[in-house]
Amino acid sequence: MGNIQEELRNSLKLLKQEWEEDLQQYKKKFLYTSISDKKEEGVCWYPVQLKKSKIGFGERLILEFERFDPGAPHVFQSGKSVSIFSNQPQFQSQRVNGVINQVKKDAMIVTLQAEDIPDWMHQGKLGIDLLFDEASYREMESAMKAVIKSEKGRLGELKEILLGERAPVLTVSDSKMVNHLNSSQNEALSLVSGSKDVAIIHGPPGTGKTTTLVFAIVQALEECRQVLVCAPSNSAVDYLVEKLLEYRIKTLRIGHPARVEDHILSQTLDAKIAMHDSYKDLKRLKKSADDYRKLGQKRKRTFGSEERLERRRLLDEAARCRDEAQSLEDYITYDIFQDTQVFACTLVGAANSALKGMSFPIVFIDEAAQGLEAATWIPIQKASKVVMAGDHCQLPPTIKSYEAAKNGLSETLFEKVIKRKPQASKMLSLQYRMPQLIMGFSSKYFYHNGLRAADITLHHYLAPEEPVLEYIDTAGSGFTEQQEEESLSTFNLEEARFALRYLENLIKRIGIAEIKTKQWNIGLIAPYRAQVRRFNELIFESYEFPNLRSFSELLTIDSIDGFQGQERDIIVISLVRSNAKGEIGFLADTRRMNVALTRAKRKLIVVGDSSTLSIHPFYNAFFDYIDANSCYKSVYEFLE
Ligand SMILES: Nc1ncnc2c1ncn2[C@@H]1O[C@H](COP(=O)(O)OP(=O)(O)OP(=O)(O)O)[C@@H](O)[C@H]1O
Repeated sequence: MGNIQEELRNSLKLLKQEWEEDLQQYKKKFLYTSISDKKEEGVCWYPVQLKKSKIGFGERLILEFERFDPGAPHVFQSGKSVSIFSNQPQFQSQRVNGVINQVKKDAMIVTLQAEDIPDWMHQGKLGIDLLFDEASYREMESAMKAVIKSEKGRLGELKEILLGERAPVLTVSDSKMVNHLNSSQNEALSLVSGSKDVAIIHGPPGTGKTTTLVFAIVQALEECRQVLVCAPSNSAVDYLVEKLLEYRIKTLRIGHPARVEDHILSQTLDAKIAMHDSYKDLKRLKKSADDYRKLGQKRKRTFGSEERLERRRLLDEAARCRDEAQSLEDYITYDIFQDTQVFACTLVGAANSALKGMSFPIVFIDEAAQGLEAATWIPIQKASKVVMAGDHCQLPPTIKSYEAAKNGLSETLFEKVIKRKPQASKMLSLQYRMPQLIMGFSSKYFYHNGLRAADITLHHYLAPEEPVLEYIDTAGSGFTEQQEEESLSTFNLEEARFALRYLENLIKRIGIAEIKTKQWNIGLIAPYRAQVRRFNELIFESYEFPNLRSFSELLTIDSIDGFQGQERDIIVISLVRSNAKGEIGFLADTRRMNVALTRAKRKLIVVGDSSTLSIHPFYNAFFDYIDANSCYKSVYEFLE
């Protein structure tokens, strides 16, 4: 026990080191307080103009701001917190915070943390600052402290079971065999239902960890009324929610709507409140409260005792309506919670006030190998039993402090439990996503050739004559990388253009109608955010690729991290780096590349400069694999 305490205290120390590093990196950009310096650092948009406003679910104000220097690089991203300010001398201390829904080249859509648009927003000279998100660190710190402090109670027991000498209780389960699952997946299901404390499902990409986890959730709900389901990233949570909805599980997505994908928005608390039978009454009460307040605050020329009494009466009435509205909202929320089987949120989102005081018989965590230990303890505090799924050869947690990572912060709770309690884990190794050729390199490089492709993947192609794997070498083409000055993120505009042209031709070759009928979806992956921005601009903000624009419903453009856990029928990866010095930056993070290379179901196209990349043994091994399987093409074959 002593050792676990020491280990946890050390983890907390490393977390604080990471927090400090992250804050320092942020402060470096904000050392300069003038607007023009902040603009140079890419952490401020100024001037911007309020272009549109609308009311979203939950009566939230959603505003669109337009900027006038659309080319200027920046580091704003959807999901980040921002502060909108006025630079008019008379309004200079005025600020309102919000969360970014979407960033376009010349516009930003923000959900405001205010009920009305303040008057000063109509007076011009507006700007938007990026904020540092300290809340996540605070929640992680508080979870670590709670775990360290816990002696008795379930958290204390789980601490000893997950990290210490205490053995997990495993019983023989009589869980039902699921026909859709293979024998290993069914064994994993039995492990989950037979374990009293902890169970882990792990294995390479596409082996059905998420699929099995979803079945485990469905089975658990036969006995438990409600469970908590988490993942480290918002995109992974949304993906789980999507899968659970296929089984008609009543799911409530906890989290800020600006961070939830559009097609999952209807599962958020805001949306469910808006769809509730009593919502009309709630809206009416809120409007009455507002009307009475406005009437009560109206200026009067004469203001005698009668007016004073009348004003009091109106304001009391406003307060009464407000209280009634609050009680009704509490009732609606209670009703929605009662009708929920799965609460779904990110690891940090498990600290959301909506879940305060709640505990769950089982907490399920997908992509657990991507979560910092401190973040993983946040939902476990609410758990009686914990089930994790993931793969330690895919994305690790993002860590900014090299020192903290080196001293152990990068080791996740998931990895620790697999090592310390192997009896509580089950490995899957038959994958259903990729044809043998796409799978082969990952299997060889990361899993000692231990990955097998299910027979079903023999039919995973776009057309019999269409190769499933292609590497297109841009060496010698003159497509050179560039760096955004502010974000320091790298992009390669010509490579982006080439990749899109290739994709457009592929779509024409296969047939637009064919792809739309079969609903084959497409993923465009770039390791760098700046390249993701270039893809978006080329498709949605220029007229160069009209065919791709018409595919927007089937097309996802994101960084590798955004694709963790997901799959697409067609994947195009643009590797971006192309320089004479052979610098490949974080492309050297092979676990990240393992994720990128294992997302495609029917066709994978990798575009990159072999002369730059071959500096690294990983890419050399990849090129050997490409050569051995005749998947190599040079960009010259495509250029006129
Ligand atoms: N037993 C099965 N039979 C047929 N298809 C399956 C089976 N198990 C999983 N699949 C399919 O395999 C694909 C990959 O499954 P899933 O996403 O669950 O894998 P994963 O291990 O979670 O992948 P990743 O490591 O990338 O997160 C999905 O299309 C899923 O429907």
